[in-house]
Amino acid sequence: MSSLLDVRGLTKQFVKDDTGVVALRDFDLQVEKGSFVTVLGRSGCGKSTALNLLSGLIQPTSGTVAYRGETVTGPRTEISYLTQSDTLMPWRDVRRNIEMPMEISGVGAEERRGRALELVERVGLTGFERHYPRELSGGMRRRVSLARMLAGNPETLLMDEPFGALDAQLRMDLQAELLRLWQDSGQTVVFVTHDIEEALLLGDRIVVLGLRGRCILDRELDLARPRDPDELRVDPSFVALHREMTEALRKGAR
Ligand SMILES: Nc1ncnc2c1ncn2[C@@H]1O[C@H](COP(=O)(O)OP(=O)(O)OP(=O)(O)O)[C@@H](O)[C@H]1O
Repeated sequence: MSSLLDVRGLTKQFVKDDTGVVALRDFDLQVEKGSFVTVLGRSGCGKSTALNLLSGLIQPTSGTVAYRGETVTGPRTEISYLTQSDTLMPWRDVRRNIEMPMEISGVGAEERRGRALELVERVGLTGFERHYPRELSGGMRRRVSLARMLAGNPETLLMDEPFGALDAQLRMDLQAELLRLWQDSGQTVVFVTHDIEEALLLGDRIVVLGLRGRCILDRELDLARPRDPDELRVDPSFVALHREMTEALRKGAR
């Protein structure tokens, strides 16, 4: 059976001041339906470029991205992408930003509102429903973007360091919330991070990238779920994996 997301030989070259910059070279990735894949890599290794290509937001210089066997030539409704940059609508308040994907898919006003308020609570923003993006901190805007993504109930979620700007406690809360929502949902997640612990805590599988998206390691994680971060940190298999990932990242930098 073919993979839900099938990426082959993806290369992206940007041109900067008449010079070619290769952000990604010959990147391959196959993602099975319902899986949670974490992509781990150091800053500048091409993670965002890879997600931009997977989402259809930009086109590759060469190589292909196929979703359900169809070549991706632009954004698709089944795939929701949480980018690193802020894409909230400045003229809509928190609730109405979160309602947006439901509006597009024709969900009735009352149901939309109820579901949006539930998500506001889940991301810890109760009391801020009527705030506009400019009235929120960066971390709060990030949480609104996450809630908006979840509101669309997409088949596939592409997430680019969604919790990077959050404080440690909030990050842990939202990681747990994301896992809770994902579990049994059948949704497929590709989650980019530079944080080893986060990658191990969340993923079924971890892909470690080196320079220009070179795959250093691709490994299934046999850590039981649900995963308690405090227990996991002292679990010998987690400690061994952490060491293996640290070494892989070090190797990838060369
Ligand atoms: N539009 C662009 N034009 C020119 N170069 C680019 C462009 N976008 C990305 N690059 C270059 O491609 C490389 C990979 O960038 P990318 O943003 O994909 O890395 P990243 O792994 O997501 O980094 P970070 O973790 O810091 O966000 C970098 O060297 C970057 O300078």
